[in-house]
Amino acid sequence: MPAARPLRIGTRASKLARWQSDWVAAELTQLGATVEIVEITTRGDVEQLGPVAGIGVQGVFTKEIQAAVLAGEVDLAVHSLKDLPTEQVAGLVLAATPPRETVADALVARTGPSLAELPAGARVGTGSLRRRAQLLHLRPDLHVAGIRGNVDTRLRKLDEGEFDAIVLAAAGLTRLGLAGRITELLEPPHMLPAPGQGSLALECRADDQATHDIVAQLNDAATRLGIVAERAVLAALHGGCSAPIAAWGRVDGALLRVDGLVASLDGREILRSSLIADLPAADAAAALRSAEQTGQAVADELRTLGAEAIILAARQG
Ligand SMILES: NCc1[nH]cc(CCC(=O)O)c1CC(=O)O
Repeated sequence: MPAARPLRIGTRASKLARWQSDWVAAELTQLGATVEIVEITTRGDVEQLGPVAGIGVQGVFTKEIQAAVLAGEVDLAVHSLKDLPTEQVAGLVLAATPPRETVADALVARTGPSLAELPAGARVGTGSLRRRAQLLHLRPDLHVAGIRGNVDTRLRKLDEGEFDAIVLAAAGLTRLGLAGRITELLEPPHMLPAPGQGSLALECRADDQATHDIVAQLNDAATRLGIVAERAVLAALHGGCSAPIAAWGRVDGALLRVDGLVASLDGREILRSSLIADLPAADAAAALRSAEQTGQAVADELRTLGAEAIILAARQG
């Protein structure tokens, strides 16, 4: 009997992307699928010129992989959800968000174990406007400078002395077995995460029921509610990656808690909003609608506080 055609998984080739897609492949294999991994180069892998935020284009790590799914070259895209623009792409569906890794950011420092103990004027590397703004809010004396490249490259730049400290997603370091390099976890409420941080996004073609059915088994309902709320905050503020916007949604018993933040680039102005919603029991679709509405309500509150002016100013640099 001929073997069934394997389920082809499209992924970037970075170590972290491969860890994530290998994890998905192992999970799908456990569910009885035969899988094959296809590495795809994205614009974000090629253009290492400036900080990602400076590229000014959405989806630099995801577009080519989505195109390969739409073209039928692969069946499933594995992305870091944080890298996935909020605009729904016609013909694709988010089949699963597996259980989330930590949402925390991580300080990896050479010259002081914690943010509070970094020497005055220390040079801290991050390409993220969200991290920059929150770091400067806590430590206005720091020199925050852009850094690019994969996790290994960033750690090398730190070790070679280009920076006193860098800030990365704790999830990426943990997945790569590098959690030992973390000198301090930067957690909410002091450091709110990027929408989707620590979560994977598994996308397939909307008309590919077979792939959807097996991949959907990897979905974690609580993770999904959290990220739906976070992405609703981001979408409602039209923030993209050009402004410091953070959001954290999580299920707490029968409640959904959503925190949102908009900051000026220099970290001087920080707007915050937090809402708590009751999750309708035993109605998954209603719970997802509630998560989306709660995220939108957080964005509305941030707008009332003046978010639009701050986002506009950030966009103009
Ligand atoms: N391309 C940036 C990116 N996208 C996802 C992660 C980390 C993993 C995650 O947040 O899930 C990273 C690197 C970082 O922020 O340190």
